[in-house]
Amino acid sequence: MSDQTEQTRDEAKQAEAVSTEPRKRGPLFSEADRANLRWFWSRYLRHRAKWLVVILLMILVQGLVYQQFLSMTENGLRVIFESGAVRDLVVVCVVVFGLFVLRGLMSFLVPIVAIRVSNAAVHDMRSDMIDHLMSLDLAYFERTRSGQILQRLVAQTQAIGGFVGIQLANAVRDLVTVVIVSGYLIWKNPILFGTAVVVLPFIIWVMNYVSDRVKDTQGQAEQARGDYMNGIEETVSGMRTVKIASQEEVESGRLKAGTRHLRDLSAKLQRTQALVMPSIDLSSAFVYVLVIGGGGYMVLSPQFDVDGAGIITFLLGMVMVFDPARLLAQFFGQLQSQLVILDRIRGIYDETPSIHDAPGAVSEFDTAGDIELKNIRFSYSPDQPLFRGLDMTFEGGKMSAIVGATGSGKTTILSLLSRLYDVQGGQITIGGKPIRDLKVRALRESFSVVAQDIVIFNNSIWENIRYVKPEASEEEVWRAAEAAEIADLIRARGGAEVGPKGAQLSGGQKQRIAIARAFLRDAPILLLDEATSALDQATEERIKSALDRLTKGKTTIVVAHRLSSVAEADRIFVLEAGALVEDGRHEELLARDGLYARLYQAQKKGYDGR
Ligand SMILES: Nc1ncnc2c1ncn2[C@@H]1O[C@H](COP(=O)(O)OP(=O)(O)OP(=O)(O)O)[C@@H](O)[C@H]1O
Repeated sequence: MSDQTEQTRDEAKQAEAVSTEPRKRGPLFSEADRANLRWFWSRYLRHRAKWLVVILLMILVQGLVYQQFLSMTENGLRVIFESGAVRDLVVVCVVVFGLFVLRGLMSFLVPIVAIRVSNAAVHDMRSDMIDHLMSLDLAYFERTRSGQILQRLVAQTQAIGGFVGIQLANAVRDLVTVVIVSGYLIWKNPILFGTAVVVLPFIIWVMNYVSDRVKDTQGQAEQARGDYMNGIEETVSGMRTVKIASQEEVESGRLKAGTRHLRDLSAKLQRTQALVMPSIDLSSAFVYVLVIGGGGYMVLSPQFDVDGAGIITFLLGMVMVFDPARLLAQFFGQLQSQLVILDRIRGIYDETPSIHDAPGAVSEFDTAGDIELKNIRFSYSPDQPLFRGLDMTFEGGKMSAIVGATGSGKTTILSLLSRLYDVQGGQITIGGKPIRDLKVRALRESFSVVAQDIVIFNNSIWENIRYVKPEASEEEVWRAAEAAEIADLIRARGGAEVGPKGAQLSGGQKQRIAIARAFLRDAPILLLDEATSALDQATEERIKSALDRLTKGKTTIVVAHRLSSVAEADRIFVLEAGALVEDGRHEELLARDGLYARLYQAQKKGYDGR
């Protein structure tokens, strides 16, 4: 394997490790948190700034209402204490009521606009993630559990959306209230306000403590939720095996252990976040006592120009500061959780595709030319090399076959041809053109593939066939279905869905759908990996004659265990543990009396029952 590729793979592995583990932890806002927030802002919020300004203005109005309320209350109290003019008192009451109606209106409008903005951000975030996922290499999906992907696309984006919508708007409102009311109180009585600030270090200490704990627990909870979702997915899709092996209890025990773990982590998170409120309450109690004591002293002492109305209003102001301050502190605890989630979401972008169009890649190439593998080196994992310098030529327009024991690398060769993986050394060319210099889409469009692991979607058989060529006419689909001997089943089932992963179909029916897809696609190169292994002999015979017509004149590569089915191939390649041990026509290989001949004799014995 080339150093460069090895490095790329290692980097990819690291990226995966990074994206499933908590990346970096730090109290309050670490550098990573700030980077994530900047990323989120620039990608999903900045272009919605005008709506954010609207929200901010409405929130400012809410804050100003409180400040005006305080000012009016102080005036009202003075009217009562001093002038005693009832008309002035009525005016104060009417204005105060009006102010709160205005605040109420803003409280109605802010969430509506905020939710609109956040829903749009969630939608954009999901769309981006879907696009990014689609661009990633197959290898990523083979090593990443689907639960983790689901978790990011569904739950985590939703959590972030909800948070930036309503909770963030509320937090800004609370912050604005705290700032405006505090400003007013500082202006009114800076000495008294200054004494209240003594509680700040205590609050900051609590926040730090909580931040650290919450991030830690939230990281574990996200991991546990991903594991749990993955467990459900595995159990549900593997229910046939679960039932046959009578493992229902084991599986339910495993899933229940998952939910217990989630419950415990959630309780731990709540416990930590719950520390915030009482510490703010304690601080506020301390401040209230200070204000009552200090303020009372100021009223009594002639050296201060402070009256009873001023102190009562100040105390009311402090209540109005602490109330949103409590909510802000609670928000802060939740924010720490969201920072962890944001980090996970962003982690998906650490993954980058390694298989993509090279600069200057072209779409045109001789699809009928020879397919050459020159000195191919490849391994799925660095410690287990599969191909250590493989040379092969599949002649254009002819039928070649690859045979060999299970695990010898037959399917991998087909995957390398269509660049599901890239070779780590050597070169593959089609018609003399290196496949790395071709547009990936153009390359893949030149193949019709009947793979070993057939993927059937929960749709009708008809739609499953049409999947490989959505623009195909009705007649074309029927023709392909007839050739693959699946048309009768389509007629019998109509448009009925075939169950998740085609669960309502037999293995042979699935295989016939895959063959019908190959007929419909009718690409110039055919890759048939155990294409007829699940069919009974009579059906296989019938399909075979149709397949012969399909493959005529096309470059065809067949992988098969049943050697009798490849006897007619123009050339047969025999693989053993990733190495080409012999090749030639059926008769030549038999005459050579090597591995092929031994395999053939063994199979013949088996069939003859001797
Ligand atoms: N996606 C993968 N990730 C890691 N290892 C893999 C992957 N696919 C295959 N392998 C390994 O690579 C080797 C070759 O597998 P491959 O599927 O090419 O064999 P094969 O000759 O087609 O086998 P079979 O006849 O059983 O289909 C095997 O040892 C297998 O375990």
